[in-house]
Amino acid sequence: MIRFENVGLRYGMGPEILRDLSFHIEPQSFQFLTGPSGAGKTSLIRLLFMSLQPTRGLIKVFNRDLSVIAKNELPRLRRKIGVVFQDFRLLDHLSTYENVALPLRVAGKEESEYRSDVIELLRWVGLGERMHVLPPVLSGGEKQRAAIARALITRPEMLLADEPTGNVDPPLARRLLRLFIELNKLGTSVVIATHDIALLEQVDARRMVLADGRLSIFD
Ligand SMILES: Nc1ncnc2c1ncn2[C@@H]1O[C@H](COP(=O)(O)OP(=O)(O)OP(=O)(O)O)[C@@H](O)[C@H]1O
Repeated sequence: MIRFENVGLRYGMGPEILRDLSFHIEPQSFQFLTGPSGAGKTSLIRLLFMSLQPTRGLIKVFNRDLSVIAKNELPRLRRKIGVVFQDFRLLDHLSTYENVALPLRVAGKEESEYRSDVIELLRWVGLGERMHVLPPVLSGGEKQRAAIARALITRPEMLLADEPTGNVDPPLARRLLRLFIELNKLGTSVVIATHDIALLEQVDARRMVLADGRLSIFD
Protein backbone atom coordinates (compact mmCIF):
# COMPACT_ATOMS: atom_id res chain seq x y z
CA MET A 1 0.00 0.00 0.00
CA ILE A 2 2.88 2.32 0.91
CA ARG A 3 6.53 1.78 0.12
CA PHE A 4 9.51 3.91 1.18
CA GLU A 5 13.00 3.14 -0.15
CA ASN A 6 16.02 5.03 1.17
CA VAL A 7 13.96 8.13 1.78
CA GLY A 8 15.70 11.21 3.12
CA LEU A 9 14.28 14.59 4.11
CA ARG A 10 15.84 17.94 4.92
CA TYR A 11 14.19 21.33 5.30
CA GLY A 12 15.95 23.96 3.18
CA MET A 13 19.70 23.91 3.78
CA GLY A 14 19.31 22.30 7.22
CA PRO A 15 20.54 18.85 8.28
CA GLU A 16 18.88 15.70 7.02
CA ILE A 17 16.21 15.00 9.67
CA LEU A 18 15.05 11.70 8.17
CA ARG A 19 17.70 9.36 6.76
CA ASP A 20 17.45 6.19 4.69
CA LEU A 21 13.92 5.29 5.65
CA SER A 22 12.89 1.99 4.05
CA PHE A 23 9.64 0.30 5.01
CA HIS A 24 6.25 -0.91 3.82
CA ILE A 25 2.80 -0.27 5.20
CA GLU A 26 0.55 -3.17 4.39
CA PRO A 27 -3.19 -3.00 3.71
CA GLN A 28 -5.29 -3.45 6.89
CA SER A 29 -2.25 -3.07 9.18
CA PHE A 30 -2.01 -1.19 12.48
CA GLN A 31 1.13 0.62 13.59
CA PHE A 32 2.31 3.19 16.05
CA LEU A 33 4.91 5.76 15.06
CA THR A 34 6.88 6.92 18.04
CA GLY A 35 10.14 8.57 19.08
CA PRO A 36 11.30 11.61 21.04
CA SER A 37 10.04 15.12 20.42
CA GLY A 38 11.60 16.54 17.26
CA ALA A 39 12.49 13.08 15.90
CA GLY A 40 10.47 13.71 12.75
CA LYS A 41 7.09 12.01 13.37
CA THR A 42 5.03 14.89 11.98
CA SER A 43 7.38 15.17 9.01
CA LEU A 44 6.94 11.47 8.27
CA ILE A 45 3.14 11.80 8.54
CA ARG A 46 3.35 14.68 6.03
CA LEU A 47 5.41 12.54 3.65
CA LEU A 48 2.80 9.77 3.94
CA PHE A 49 0.03 12.28 3.22
CA MET A 50 1.98 13.55 0.19
CA SER A 51 2.00 17.11 1.52
CA LEU A 52 5.80 17.09 1.61
CA GLN A 53 8.29 15.85 -0.99
CA PRO A 54 11.31 13.81 0.13
CA THR A 55 14.74 15.19 -0.75
CA ARG A 56 15.83 11.74 -1.88
CA GLY A 57 14.59 8.18 -2.22
CA LEU A 58 11.47 6.51 -3.56
CA ILE A 59 7.95 6.81 -2.18
CA LYS A 60 5.08 4.78 -3.60
CA VAL A 61 1.58 5.44 -2.30
CA PHE A 62 -1.22 3.15 -3.49
CA ASN A 63 1.31 1.81 -5.98
CA ARG A 64 1.98 5.21 -7.54
CA ASP A 65 5.51 6.63 -7.64
CA LEU A 66 5.18 10.12 -6.15
CA SER A 67 8.16 11.52 -8.05
CA VAL A 68 6.34 11.16 -11.37
CA ILE A 69 2.76 11.79 -10.35
CA ALA A 70 0.95 14.86 -11.73
CA LYS A 71 0.02 17.43 -9.07
CA ASN A 72 -3.63 17.38 -10.11
CA GLU A 73 -3.79 13.66 -9.28
CA LEU A 74 -2.86 14.17 -5.64
CA PRO A 75 -6.33 15.19 -4.36
CA ARG A 76 -7.83 11.94 -5.68
CA LEU A 77 -5.15 9.88 -3.90
CA ARG A 78 -5.48 11.93 -0.71
CA ARG A 79 -9.22 11.25 -0.59
CA LYS A 80 -8.32 7.64 0.24
CA ILE A 81 -6.52 8.85 3.36
CA GLY A 82 -8.06 10.20 6.55
CA VAL A 83 -5.71 12.48 8.45
CA VAL A 84 -5.77 14.02 11.92
CA PHE A 85 -3.31 16.89 12.19
CA GLN A 86 -1.87 18.08 15.49
CA ASP A 87 -3.45 21.50 14.89
CA PHE A 88 -6.85 19.97 13.91
CA ARG A 89 -7.44 22.23 10.85
CA LEU A 90 -11.19 22.56 11.36
CA LEU A 91 -13.05 25.20 9.37
CA ASP A 92 -14.18 27.85 11.86
CA HIS A 93 -17.21 29.02 9.89
CA LEU A 94 -18.76 25.53 9.72
CA SER A 95 -20.46 23.78 12.65
CA THR A 96 -18.91 20.67 14.17
CA TYR A 97 -21.49 18.57 12.31
CA GLU A 98 -20.70 20.33 9.01
CA ASN A 99 -16.95 19.92 9.51
CA VAL A 100 -17.34 16.16 10.00
CA ALA A 101 -19.75 15.87 7.07
CA LEU A 102 -17.52 17.90 4.74
CA PRO A 103 -15.48 15.03 3.21
CA LEU A 104 -18.76 13.29 2.28
CA ARG A 105 -20.19 16.48 0.79
CA VAL A 106 -17.00 16.99 -1.22
CA ALA A 107 -17.36 13.40 -2.47
CA GLY A 108 -20.80 14.37 -3.84
CA LYS A 109 -22.97 12.53 -1.29
CA GLU A 110 -26.47 13.76 -0.35
CA GLU A 111 -27.10 14.76 3.25
CA SER A 112 -29.96 12.26 3.51
CA GLU A 113 -27.41 9.47 2.83
CA TYR A 114 -24.95 10.45 5.56
CA ARG A 115 -26.79 12.46 8.22
CA SER A 116 -27.42 9.56 10.62
CA ASP A 117 -23.82 8.23 10.23
CA VAL A 118 -22.35 11.65 11.05
CA ILE A 119 -24.59 12.02 14.11
CA GLU A 120 -23.78 8.49 15.33
CA LEU A 121 -20.03 9.07 15.01
CA LEU A 122 -20.27 12.45 16.75
CA ARG A 123 -22.12 10.76 19.62
CA TRP A 124 -19.45 8.03 19.73
CA VAL A 125 -16.67 10.56 20.20
CA GLY A 126 -18.75 12.35 22.86
CA LEU A 127 -19.75 15.37 20.76
CA GLY A 128 -23.47 14.63 20.47
CA GLU A 129 -24.30 17.77 22.44
CA ARG A 130 -21.78 19.95 20.61
CA MET A 131 -22.55 19.18 16.99
CA HIS A 132 -24.21 22.51 16.20
CA VAL A 133 -21.52 24.79 17.65
CA LEU A 134 -18.63 26.37 15.73
CA PRO A 135 -15.06 25.13 16.36
CA PRO A 136 -13.83 28.36 18.06
CA VAL A 137 -16.03 27.58 21.08
CA LEU A 138 -14.88 23.95 21.38
CA SER A 139 -12.21 22.97 23.91
CA GLY A 140 -8.89 21.53 22.67
CA GLY A 141 -10.06 17.98 23.39
CA GLU A 142 -13.40 18.57 21.65
CA LYS A 143 -11.65 19.97 18.57
CA GLN A 144 -9.39 16.94 18.53
CA ARG A 145 -12.39 14.59 18.61
CA ALA A 146 -14.11 16.55 15.83
CA ALA A 147 -10.92 16.23 13.73
CA ILE A 148 -10.83 12.49 14.40
CA ALA A 149 -14.49 12.09 13.44
CA ARG A 150 -13.87 14.02 10.20
CA ALA A 151 -10.92 11.73 9.36
CA LEU A 152 -12.93 8.55 10.02
CA ILE A 153 -16.27 9.39 8.47
CA THR A 154 -15.32 8.25 4.95
CA ARG A 155 -13.85 4.94 6.21
CA PRO A 156 -10.59 5.73 4.42
CA GLU A 157 -8.15 3.10 3.14
CA MET A 158 -5.53 4.60 5.42
CA LEU A 159 -5.78 6.70 8.58
CA LEU A 160 -2.87 8.93 9.67
CA ALA A 161 -3.22 10.46 13.11
CA ASP A 162 -0.66 12.80 14.67
CA GLU A 163 -0.91 12.66 18.51
CA PRO A 164 -4.66 11.97 18.33
CA THR A 165 -5.02 11.61 22.10
CA GLY A 166 -2.79 14.53 23.08
CA ASN A 167 -5.66 16.64 24.44
CA VAL A 168 -7.97 14.11 26.08
CA ASP A 169 -8.03 12.31 29.43
CA PRO A 170 -7.03 8.62 29.71
CA PRO A 171 -10.57 7.10 29.60
CA LEU A 172 -11.38 9.07 26.45
CA ALA A 173 -8.00 8.17 24.95
CA ARG A 174 -8.88 4.47 25.44
CA ARG A 175 -12.26 5.03 23.80
CA LEU A 176 -10.66 6.74 20.80
CA LEU A 177 -8.12 3.93 20.52
CA ARG A 178 -11.03 1.45 20.39
CA LEU A 179 -12.48 3.47 17.54
CA PHE A 180 -9.18 3.23 15.63
CA ILE A 181 -9.06 -0.51 16.26
CA GLU A 182 -12.64 -0.94 15.01
CA LEU A 183 -11.81 1.05 11.89
CA ASN A 184 -8.76 -1.16 11.35
CA LYS A 185 -10.94 -4.29 11.66
CA LEU A 186 -13.14 -2.87 8.93
CA GLY A 187 -10.08 -2.76 6.65
CA THR A 188 -8.34 0.59 7.17
CA SER A 189 -4.56 0.72 7.66
CA VAL A 190 -3.84 2.84 10.71
CA VAL A 191 -0.71 4.86 11.56
CA ILE A 192 -0.80 6.65 14.91
CA ALA A 193 2.04 8.98 15.83
CA THR A 194 2.23 9.26 19.60
CA HIS A 195 4.35 9.86 22.67
CA ASP A 196 1.65 8.40 24.88
CA ILE A 197 3.24 5.36 26.55
CA ALA A 198 -0.10 4.34 28.15
CA LEU A 199 -1.68 4.23 24.70
CA LEU A 200 1.21 2.22 23.23
CA GLU A 201 0.90 -0.36 25.99
CA GLN A 202 -2.74 -1.07 25.25
CA VAL A 203 -2.26 -2.64 21.84
CA ASP A 204 0.21 -5.24 20.70
CA ALA A 205 0.84 -3.46 17.39
CA ARG A 206 3.79 -2.87 15.13
CA ARG A 207 6.01 -0.02 16.35
CA MET A 208 7.94 2.30 14.08
CA VAL A 209 10.47 4.15 16.21
CA LEU A 210 12.26 7.27 14.95
CA ALA A 211 15.49 8.38 16.59
CA ASP A 212 18.41 10.41 15.23
CA GLY A 213 16.82 10.47 11.79
CA ARG A 214 16.65 6.67 11.52
CA LEU A 215 13.69 4.35 11.71
CA SER A 216 13.64 1.03 13.60
CA ILE A 217 10.68 -1.28 13.21
CA PHE A 218 9.45 -3.72 15.85
CA ASP A 219 6.86 -6.12 14.41
N1 LIG B 1 8.75 23.50 8.23
C1 LIG B 1 9.92 23.24 8.83
N2 LIG B 1 11.02 23.95 8.51
C2 LIG B 1 12.23 23.69 9.08
N3 LIG B 1 12.43 22.72 10.02
C3 LIG B 1 11.36 21.99 10.38
C4 LIG B 1 10.05 22.21 9.82
N4 LIG B 1 9.19 21.31 10.37
C5 LIG B 1 9.91 20.58 11.24
N5 LIG B 1 11.21 20.98 11.25
C6 LIG B 1 12.31 20.38 12.05
O1 LIG B 1 12.37 19.00 11.75
C7 LIG B 1 12.60 18.24 12.92
C8 LIG B 1 11.48 17.20 13.10
O2 LIG B 1 10.27 17.89 13.39
P1 LIG B 1 8.87 17.12 13.51
O3 LIG B 1 7.83 18.14 13.83
O4 LIG B 1 8.66 16.28 12.30
O5 LIG B 1 9.15 16.17 14.77
P2 LIG B 1 8.13 15.40 15.75
O6 LIG B 1 8.77 14.09 16.05
O7 LIG B 1 6.77 15.37 15.14
O8 LIG B 1 8.13 16.33 17.02
P3 LIG B 1 7.00 16.49 18.18
O9 LIG B 1 6.87 15.14 18.81
O10 LIG B 1 7.61 17.50 19.09
O11 LIG B 1 5.74 16.95 17.50
C9 LIG B 1 12.72 19.23 14.08
O12 LIG B 1 14.08 19.47 14.28
C10 LIG B 1 12.01 20.46 13.54
O13 LIG B 1 12.56 21.62 14.11
